[in-house]
Amino acid sequence: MELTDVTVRYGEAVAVNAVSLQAYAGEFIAVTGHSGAGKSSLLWAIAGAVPSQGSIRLGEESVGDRTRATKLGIAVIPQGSALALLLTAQENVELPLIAVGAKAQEARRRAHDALRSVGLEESGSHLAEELSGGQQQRVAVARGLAQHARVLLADEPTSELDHDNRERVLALLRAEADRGAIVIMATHDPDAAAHADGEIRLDDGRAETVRLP
Ligand SMILES: Nc1ncnc2c1ncn2[C@@H]1O[C@H](COP(=O)(O)OP(=O)(O)OP(=O)(O)O)[C@@H](O)[C@H]1O
Repeated sequence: MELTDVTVRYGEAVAVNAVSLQAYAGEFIAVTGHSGAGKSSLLWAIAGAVPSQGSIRLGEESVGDRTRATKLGIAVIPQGSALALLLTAQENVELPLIAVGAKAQEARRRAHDALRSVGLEESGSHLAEELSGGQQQRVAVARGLAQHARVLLADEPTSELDHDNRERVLALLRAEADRGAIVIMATHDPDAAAHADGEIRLDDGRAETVRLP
């Protein structure tokens, strides 16, 4: 994946300022920086979910909007989980798979496997609203993992988790990279960032490479 001079503006405000980076299959990259530095905006730009200037390419393809990014295999674990609260944990993981064409049985199996991987195999039938904040975050991680993405964008995926679950989620993100995905994780947490192969720090939208993968 190659980003060239990616810029995100909200009106007059520049949230991401001419960021360029290259990432290869198998790499796990942390995006760090202070609150408001532009981490989420950069991830959403890569996901095609906010308009950006510059170029975002995956292989030979230009990423474009969210529909196209989804087709290219770019998945997001959003900050704040963004679950449908009146659906079960299993449905929250399964329905996005069906939406992109997975057969019902296959979607059910992948959702079940992903929930098990985050330690929630017993919670699939619970409504999302019945789950704690940390459990909801793990469902959101499972939803991202179940998509078997080419590029997995994880926005503060460990912010609500206790130590053991944080380690579990970081190991799962590592495993995604080992499977051949590009994993990009926004985080405030230096310990979480240390699990990644490389680190890019944003400062008022500008990127600085702290550690190369
Ligand atoms: N939808 C929006 N409309 C207007 N401004 C926005 C919008 N989303 C983000 N911003 C602004 O863009 C800047 C970058 O925000 P962003 O959420 O990308 O930062 P962040 O590094 O992810 O922050 P945090 O760590 O607090 O989540 C901030 O100044 C924020 O106020």
